[in-house]
Amino acid sequence: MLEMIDIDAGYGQTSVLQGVSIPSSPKVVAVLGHNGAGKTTLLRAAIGLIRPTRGIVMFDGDDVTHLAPNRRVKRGMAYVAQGQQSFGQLTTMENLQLVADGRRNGKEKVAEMLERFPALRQFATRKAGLLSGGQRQQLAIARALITEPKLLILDEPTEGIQPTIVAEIEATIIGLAQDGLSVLLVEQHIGFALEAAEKYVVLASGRVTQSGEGGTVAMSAVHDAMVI
Ligand SMILES: Nc1ncnc2c1ncn2[C@@H]1O[C@H](COP(=O)(O)OP(=O)(O)OP(=O)(O)O)[C@@H](O)[C@H]1O
Repeated sequence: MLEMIDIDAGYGQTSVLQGVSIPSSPKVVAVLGHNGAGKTTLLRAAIGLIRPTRGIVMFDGDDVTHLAPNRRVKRGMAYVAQGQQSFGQLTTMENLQLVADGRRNGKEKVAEMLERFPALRQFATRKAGLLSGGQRQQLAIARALITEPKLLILDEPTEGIQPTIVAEIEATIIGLAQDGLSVLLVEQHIGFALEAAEKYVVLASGRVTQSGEGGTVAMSAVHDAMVI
């Protein structure tokens, strides 16, 4: 699946990531770290929105380091940015159809998403801007899934979502991984991230300070690694 090897990346003259490697996993890889550690920058390098100045991005056995984001999406990567992005003036259904239009099995995929996410079915005709944070996050994930990705890249999917809904989003992510989707997950809820992840990486100030197998590590050790 996705593997990132020795990545340096940043913005103009500002260097953010230094020598960051992310291991490959057919299941969930979690990236943990405090605000500003470089997690979003890493995801943007994974999908191709920023070009690393050093290192290699491998996907499905191919070097995709120099591929544009749309070419990576065609190969099976999907990216859900922070902030539950969708078109607020369009309804839930229209947001889904916009992605599905022109796809061979678009109609089936929309129906599948309404099946998988009951809240989206319930609010199919509601404007996306009027959905709750949790519902908007589900819509953003559903839109990504319509493209039938092999890898879903999620940036803080539970951020700003009320605690009762966080569990739903978490269950969705674990369910997707169980169905065979690979997930690269940036997450603030360390407990959940470690439970869901087969592998995890801790970033601090743009460097990897710890990595290992999820589920086997003490949360306190991860907390310690988040501070340099
Ligand atoms: N467009 C940009 N131009 C310049 N610097 C940026 C830009 N975006 C982010 N940075 C800087 O890069 C560093 C890492 O930011 P990044 O968003 O990757 O961190 P993060 O771990 O995702 O944090 P958060 O949890 O707050 O989103 C920060 O110092 C940030 O100020």
